[in-house]
Amino acid sequence: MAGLAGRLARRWCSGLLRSPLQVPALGLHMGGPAMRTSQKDFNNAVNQVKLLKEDPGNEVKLKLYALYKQATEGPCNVPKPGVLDFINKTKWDAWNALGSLSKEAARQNYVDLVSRLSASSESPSPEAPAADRKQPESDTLVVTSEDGITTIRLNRPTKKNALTNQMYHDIMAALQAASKDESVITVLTGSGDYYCSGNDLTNFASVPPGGLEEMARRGAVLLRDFVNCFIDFPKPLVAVVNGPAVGISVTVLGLFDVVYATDRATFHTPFSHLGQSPEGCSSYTFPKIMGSSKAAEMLIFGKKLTAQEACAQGLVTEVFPDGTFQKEVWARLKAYSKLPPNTMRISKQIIRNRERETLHTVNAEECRVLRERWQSDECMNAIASFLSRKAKL
Ligand SMILES: CCCC/C=C/CC(=O)SCCNC(=O)CCNC(=O)[C@H](O)C(C)(C)COP(=O)(O)OP(=O)(O)OC[C@H]1O[C@@H](n2cnc3c(N)ncnc32)[C@H](O)[C@@H]1OP(=O)(O)O
Repeated sequence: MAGLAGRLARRWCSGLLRSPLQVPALGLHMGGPAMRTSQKDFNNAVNQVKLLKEDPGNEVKLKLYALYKQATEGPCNVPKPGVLDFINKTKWDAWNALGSLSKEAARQNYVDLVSRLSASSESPSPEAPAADRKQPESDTLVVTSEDGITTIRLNRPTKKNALTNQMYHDIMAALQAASKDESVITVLTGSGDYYCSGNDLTNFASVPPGGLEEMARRGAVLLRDFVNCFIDFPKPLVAVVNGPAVGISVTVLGLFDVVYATDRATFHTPFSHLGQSPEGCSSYTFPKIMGSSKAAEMLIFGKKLTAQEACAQGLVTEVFPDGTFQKEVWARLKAYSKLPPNTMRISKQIIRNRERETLHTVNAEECRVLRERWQSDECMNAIASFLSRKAKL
């Protein structure tokens, strides 16, 4: 029965990309995805599906179908097909699983999904020569590969490894390369006494010709793409937190598989102090990891956690004495890197895949909210205070 259902579903899915759901061609939206999806963006995405070079597989096609129905008709409003009507039941289940998701959110998710599919079908294949892959363009990020471990090291110690716009791009490129290289485990760490002091606040200092609104729009697109790389990273991802961590470097930890910290590390998300709101999917991962009230204390009130506290809350896997931190952690990672790579990838997939779409939705929503926050007086005043040296955390 399952085999028959699978075959029928496969046959149905193979026709889906050419189904009458699609609208006539419109111009292709290939720039950074807009944060508020217009009908035109949605129509473009529907059209873009037909141009995909690779078959995205049945699971994805079903997702596209469900999001399309939700975006155009709203929550599933038709009776459940009978158990023997395999094809329609599969479609119905996928649509119904979206519950009360709004039409706008479904449209946004559809556009996001298509944009990711388009990007991955255009990204260089693993066999592409290394020169074709984007390498870090400055020495603020150092990427090395040894003993089956690719290490991405933030290397701006005099600025506490604050993340410049270029560094976001370099980290994304490094993650993309690491996802395809020979290594088994990928590590993110920092140079010097800090792990990372979060977003470089001077990123906000140069306002582009389009003004604050354009700056916020660009920031939101960059942030969304950056966080998506962590959500989609296919291999075991480990944070080696060598010192204090602030802002975005803390929030994305919820997307890592393992987090090792020195006992000198602290974990600080001072969003309210900065007139900003949570990102890195922390509005979803933190309550899940530590419970809603502990998450609220961090994300709303900006409570700074010690490494031991972060470990007790489940954000950190294990804390090591600073004196032996590097030695112990790297010895551990080298041993783990000898484990069978495919098995580890598959285990990660089974742990993470169920939540991937949810995380993309959360990420898009957080970026939409932040885009507005970045244009608020509260945020502008906080950043002006830091830049004029009046404020420090
Ligand atoms: C597009 C994507 C956007 C994603 C958004 C993410 C949100 C966040 O990440 S919010 C968090 C933002 N980070 C901060 O607010 C931290 C600000 N920095 C500080 O409060 C302090 O510098 C510190 C507590 C991290 C360290 O204090 P300490 O006294 O030990 O050292 P300093 O003398 O202050 O720092 C040395 C040097 O580094 C500069 N610096 C440190 N952090 C940042 C930063 N985040 N942005 C820009 N510059 C930073 C600091 O100004 C000093 O520079 P000078 O030597 O030139 O004075």
